Amino acid sequence: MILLSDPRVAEVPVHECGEPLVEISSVPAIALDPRERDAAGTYGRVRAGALERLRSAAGTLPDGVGLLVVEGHRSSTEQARRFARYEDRLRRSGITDPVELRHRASAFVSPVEVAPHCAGAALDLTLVDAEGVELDMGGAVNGHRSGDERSCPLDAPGLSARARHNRDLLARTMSGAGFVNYPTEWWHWSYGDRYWALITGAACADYGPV
Ligand SMILES: C[C@@H](N)C(=O)N[C@H](C)C(=O)O
Repeated sequence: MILLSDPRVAEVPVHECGEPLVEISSVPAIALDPRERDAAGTYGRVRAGALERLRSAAGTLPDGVGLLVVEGHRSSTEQARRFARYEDRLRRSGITDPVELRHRASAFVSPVEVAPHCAGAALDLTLVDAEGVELDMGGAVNGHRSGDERSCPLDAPGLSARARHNRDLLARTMSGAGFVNYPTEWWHWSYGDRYWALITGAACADYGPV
């Protein structure tokens, strides 16, 4: 498994294409959840090309199932704050080696310089039914925050058949539209950033930090 702290991610060149960040709410078929809302509304935006792919992904879901986005773009300041906070949490649990700290932290928060959310390329999202109720995914979005790290990997063992079915549906839907998953987090998908380029074999990333 390649983590975001892997030096190969930072080595991927970025040929910034200049696409704007656009409002996810401009696509009525995609729901936006306010739990990560920030004052500037950054969380509700993503690159135009990524939103187009998300729109097409939503169109392939079975009737009565939709996408619920929890977070899109994130500022570099906020990313750095979250990374430092998570490293602190790990430090308090007894990890002191800086290399180990960075490696372990990057399982759940990206180092700022390669962060897919800061490039407007990443979406934290889940599936909902026709009433907007979240489907059983076998664990919450950002479940690591409440200490449930076991259920976070896309391929976490021990899920119920229903949760496995729902994760597989999300994975087929997002992969089919060109996104790649961060394997430690079933809810995190990105398109066009450095991690995406490394995993897909693209020569460069289209989106750098914005
Ligand atoms: C913490 C989670 N919501 C998240 O965004 N994780 C990835 C790895 C990130 O920080 O880019």
